[in-house]
Amino acid sequence: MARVLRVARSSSLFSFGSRSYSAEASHASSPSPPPTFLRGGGARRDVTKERNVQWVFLGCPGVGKGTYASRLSSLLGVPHIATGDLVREELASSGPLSQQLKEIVNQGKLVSDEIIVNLLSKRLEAGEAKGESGFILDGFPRTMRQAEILGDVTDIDLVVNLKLPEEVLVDKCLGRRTCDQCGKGFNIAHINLKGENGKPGISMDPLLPPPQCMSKLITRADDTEEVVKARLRIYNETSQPLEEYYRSKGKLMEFDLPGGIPESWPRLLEALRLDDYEEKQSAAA
Ligand SMILES: Nc1ncnc2c1ncn2[C@@H]1O[C@H](COP(=O)(O)OP(=O)(O)O)[C@@H](O)[C@H]1O
Repeated sequence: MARVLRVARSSSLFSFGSRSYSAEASHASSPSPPPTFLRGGGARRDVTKERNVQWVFLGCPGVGKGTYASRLSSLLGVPHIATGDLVREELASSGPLSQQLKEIVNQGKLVSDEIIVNLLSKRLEAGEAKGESGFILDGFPRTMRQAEILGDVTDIDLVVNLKLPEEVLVDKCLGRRTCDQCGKGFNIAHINLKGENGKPGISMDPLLPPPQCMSKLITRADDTEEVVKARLRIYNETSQPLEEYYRSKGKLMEFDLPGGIPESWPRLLEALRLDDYEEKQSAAA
């Protein structure tokens, strides 16, 4: 994104350059047509010949947006930018925003559009200064206002909507652990949901840490059952218009995760027409 999102603090106007507007303003199981870039007679996308991807990952808390966005970002050589991480960095910084954010996040509520756009804007500016281009956004946009702001400053190529049955999501959030030292994410939950009413069952093995991380595991303060349920409720309330918005633009790709990473990753690459891209990359390595 060669341009930067800006929010006028003193008013409810978001602005970018001269433009400003009121803040009021497979398993790829898509009943709607596939996103525009995936159409075209099955021709494979040659990512190397185009500008870097500008993708968005949508999905409920616990669905695995971070895991798959991060893997794709390594594969495609673009930054994975998670607004949840930006919020947690700000919380840890004990800066002026920290206390205000803590209260919001610990209740499972959404941070204001103004704050989140400012955090993202700063992150994009810093990335640009380091020569980054393209991105995979994870956790942004979460509201229609955020989607409109994003759409006003840049083109999004694809929006991947990851899905898992609701019953699995709470357990996955409660099983999340991060190594305080290396920063890697793990999950200690054993998921085994039986198939019912024609819906397939789903099982996921835990993603356990190596021995050296075992004693350094931390749990996010907002991954308690009560807060996770609040986040899921808020997500479900706000996500539908966002999905509709991107569906109507032909950019939404729905993806029902078939299981854990070993089953889901190859299927996701296939759905994204990136399965041979990964092979080419490893052959070139
Ligand atoms: N785009 C956003 N808009 C508003 N609040 C956000 C946004 N992204 C992250 N947050 C805040 O940060 C918290 C953690 O975000 P995230 O790590 O994405 O969690 P989740 O597991 O709920 O998807 C959210 O509960 C919310 O308070």
